Amino acid sequence: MAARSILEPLEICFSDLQLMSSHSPQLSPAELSRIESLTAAVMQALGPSGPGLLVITGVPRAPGLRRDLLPLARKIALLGRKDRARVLKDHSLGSDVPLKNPNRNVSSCALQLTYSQNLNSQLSSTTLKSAVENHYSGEGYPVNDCFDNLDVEFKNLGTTFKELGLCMMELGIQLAEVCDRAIGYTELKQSIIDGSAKGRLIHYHSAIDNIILKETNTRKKEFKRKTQQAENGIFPSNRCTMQRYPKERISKSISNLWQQWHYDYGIFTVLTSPLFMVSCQAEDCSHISCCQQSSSPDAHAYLQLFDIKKNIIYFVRSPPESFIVQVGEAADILTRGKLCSTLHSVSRPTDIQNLSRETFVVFLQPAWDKVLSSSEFPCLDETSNQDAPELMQEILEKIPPLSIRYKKEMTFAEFSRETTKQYYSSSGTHK
Ligand SMILES: O=C(O)CCC(=O)C(=O)O
Ligand SMILES: [Fe+2]
Repeated sequence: MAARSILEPLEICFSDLQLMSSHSPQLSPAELSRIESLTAAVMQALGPSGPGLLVITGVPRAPGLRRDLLPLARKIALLGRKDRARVLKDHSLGSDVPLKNPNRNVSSCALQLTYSQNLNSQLSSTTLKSAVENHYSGEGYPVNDCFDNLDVEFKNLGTTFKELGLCMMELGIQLAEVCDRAIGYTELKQSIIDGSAKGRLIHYHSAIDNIILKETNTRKKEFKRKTQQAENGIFPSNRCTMQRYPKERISKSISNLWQQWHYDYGIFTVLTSPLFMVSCQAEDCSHISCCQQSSSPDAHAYLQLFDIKKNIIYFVRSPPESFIVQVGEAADILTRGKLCSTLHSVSRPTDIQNLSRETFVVFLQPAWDKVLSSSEFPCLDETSNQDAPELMQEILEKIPPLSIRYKKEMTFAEFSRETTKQYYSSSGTHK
């Protein structure tokens, strides 16, 4: 059994990231030395002796975009099939999980992001403000979701998705510049710019979400009647009875992981700190609208890292409006082990039936035809199957180490195909 502990990752503020990634000859010697030690701390955090991630705080405009976008993840996930297809189509979003499966524990929508996209001119502060007002009323009660009004509800979905995605991409690019400079010979930044980025808005389902999902299509009429009541001013607290979902309706086979153990295989993964939501537990309420934001029940993000060498699982703690940047395996290869990816998963509090988790992730990947050449693997093979601790052995059976999946001179496309094949025994796309 691995020990468990909390990890408070290295935090750097956006203004320092900018200083580290730009040539600023005007810095005083004291400031220069502060920036140099911060750069050393970044390289330590992302390198073989660190956790393979860090946190960025103080990113301008980002908290508002995050607050607008993350609650939409749940709303999209719980729409009926037809409505969801329409919303996704209207905003040119796709999905990379089988949304037809009502027992799924993750829903996501995804979009390819291009660095040249620049939406700053398209989004005024007025449009952003109106998006906030659509989600919650002044008293803190959620406003009812009338899905006849999908256009209003999801009006800014596409633009907010892209704007936050591009902002997160920029964070990854600036961090890549810091690493390139510190290492001296790498081309992480250029590989990201020449590569592709995928934005993924993720809703991790609560157990009750899955009941709602099954009922959404069959109960549409009843649901409309209830949202009509809500429009007439009957708010959740006096609309719901205290009759809870009968225990037998809640799935007993819930996994204690919202996402399985894996390594990311791009260059960097940039994530928002997750948002937690608790829905009403009454069986007869208008469930979708009856939901409030909540802090994490255990004061951590439920993102967990496995430190194989120490046999410790760390729960990552990150301030609510910060971003996490994680190293992916392509960065291990491109930097010949100066940066190191860490095995991670998303754990799930199985005892809380009405808790969901929302997050937005941007995967920064090299171009598909980029040749990943490295013959040195300082990060790899520290643990062989035989001497690995028990949990690690179990994981390694499903997730072979990088040295097995990567062959010298592979292109990124070949590497990701091999990884997906070995993770899932198929050639479908990972995530
Ligand atoms: O949701 C999270 O915090 C982590 C997600 C993740 O690891 C992934 O999508 O690769
Ligand atoms: Fe991941």
